[in-house]
Amino acid sequence: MEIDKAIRESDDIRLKTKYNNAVHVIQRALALYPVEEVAFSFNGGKDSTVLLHLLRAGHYLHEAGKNLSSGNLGDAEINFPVRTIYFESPSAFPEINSFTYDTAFIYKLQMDIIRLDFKSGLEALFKAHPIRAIFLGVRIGDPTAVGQEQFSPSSPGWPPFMRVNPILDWSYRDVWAFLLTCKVQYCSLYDQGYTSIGSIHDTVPNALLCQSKTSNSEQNYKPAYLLPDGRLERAGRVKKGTSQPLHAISNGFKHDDSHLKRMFTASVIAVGDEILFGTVEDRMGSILCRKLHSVGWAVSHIAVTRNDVDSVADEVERLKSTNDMVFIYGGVGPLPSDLTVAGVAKAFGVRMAPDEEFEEYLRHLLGERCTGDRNEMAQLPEGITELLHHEKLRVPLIKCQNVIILTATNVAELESEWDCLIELMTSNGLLVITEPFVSKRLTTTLSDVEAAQPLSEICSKFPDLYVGAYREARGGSLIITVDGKEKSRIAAAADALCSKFGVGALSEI
Ligand SMILES: Cc1cc2nc3c(=O)[nH]c(=O)nc-3n(C[C@H](O)[C@H](O)[C@H](O)COP(=O)(O)O)c2cc1C
Ligand SMILES: Nc1ncnc2c1ncn2[C@@H]1O[C@H](COP(=O)(O)OP(=O)(O)OP(=O)(O)O)[C@@H](O)[C@H]1O
Ligand SMILES: [Mg+2]
Repeated sequence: MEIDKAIRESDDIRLKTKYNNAVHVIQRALALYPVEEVAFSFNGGKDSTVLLHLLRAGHYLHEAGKNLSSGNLGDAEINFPVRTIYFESPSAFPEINSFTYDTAFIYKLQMDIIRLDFKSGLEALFKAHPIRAIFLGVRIGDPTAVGQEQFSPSSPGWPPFMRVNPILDWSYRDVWAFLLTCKVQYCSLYDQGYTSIGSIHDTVPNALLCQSKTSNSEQNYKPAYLLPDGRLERAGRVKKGTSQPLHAISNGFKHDDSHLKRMFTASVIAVGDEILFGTVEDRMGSILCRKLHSVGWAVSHIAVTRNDVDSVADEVERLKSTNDMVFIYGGVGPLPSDLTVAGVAKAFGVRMAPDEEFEEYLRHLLGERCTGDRNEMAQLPEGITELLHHEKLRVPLIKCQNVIILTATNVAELESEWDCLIELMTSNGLLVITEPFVSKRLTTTLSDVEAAQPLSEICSKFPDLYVGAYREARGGSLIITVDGKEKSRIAAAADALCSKFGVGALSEI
């Protein structure tokens, strides 16, 4: 069997592992369901092309296992009896259509062409045939993969059947390693810069593969297998005619001037039992607040939570929906108490999935101590994670939608991480720097009771400013703070305070 042979002869250990696992899932499915009760959902896409060849290999090996004693394999190698279904749509690319038909012919697939929507098509299929399980080329990172396992019953509202996903844990790179190692044909669009193919209305070549304009001013794209970062495989899934930049897709901010005037808010979460026990004093929170104010962001909340998935998830879930951004630190790493990333995943309702690129960084950093697939540190929240790289960072920063996971464990690390973060996020529009906050501090020897009335009048007269007061010692002087973005307003508030407190009662620090 040529696929099995190609993988066995390859020295790509990772690919061999992925192949063995996928074939194992296929063989389990074929042991559970008679072959007449399974179907293969094929649409000419790269993932389903991988699956086709895995199924051919899995079926062959399954038959070989059954016939081990007799040595009689018959025509198992050439005959692929699994019913194949193709939902043909008028908005499919002609190249996808012809590749699907050509492949069905070459491999003698028994293909049912269904010209209905998925649900009605499946209902019609189940009326005509006793199908109970369907093989799909769904992979982690696909929007529809969230919450799925290798064997997942169809969703509520769908006709009942088992979805079998043998390549669920395959990365973009694994898919291409397989197709190239086995030297099988794939749809020609993947050689023209397409990296994930939907309909003609929502799919364009991936801009990250665009190399230059050719003489006739047509754009020229590199083949899909050269995309360096598999997480951007769906960057070509946008409406034609819109040239939305990548960062605008991955982030909700619009880029017009009105945003420079709007107030952005952030919250900060520190994770650490040691802070709650009082063993360690958290200094990073206050530094982050100052840094955020220096880029014009208001901080609405600082929280400290336990090293516990649910505590982190509760806090993140609450704060991510009421803030533009949430910064979380502590509890990131390989220790049993390092559960912050899992808590963030839970807050978004997604599971943790292996991230090949992050694993690569960890391997670089930890060498042999990084244990590949089983390294839990290489697992990141599925489908919502972006890695932010900077040459000065040993490991990229982890961004899950509007939650930034900082890996700093001390003030010095935080300083350098922050500088990289600001550089990265501002350059790609993920963070908007607005007018920084400025602060004035005044001191008085008046008592709290004497200061209360004039302070309350100032608060109502300057609602755009933050006016506060505190004492460092019970017998010491009262310190009044005025924070805001407009220097002239702060000066006006300070003048108004001076005149209310009386001459000499207030002095500036
Ligand atoms: C055979 C088959 C079974 C499917 N079963 C389900 C299902 O149980 N639940 C669901 O939400 N979507 C199901 N879908 C829909 C897919 O999740 C997804 O929407 C579809 O493949 C389009 O993906 P795309 O937008 O990436 O092109 C199924 C699709 C196919 C072809
Ligand atoms: N029109 C369709 N007919 C049959 N199966 C389909 C169809 N659309 C999707 N599927 C099934 O859903 C799986 C996931 O689709 P998806 O678009 O993510 O992958 P793909 O088309 O194989 O590759 P690509 O990501 O490059 O588009 C496919 O592998 C296939 O099993
Ligand atoms: Mg597709």
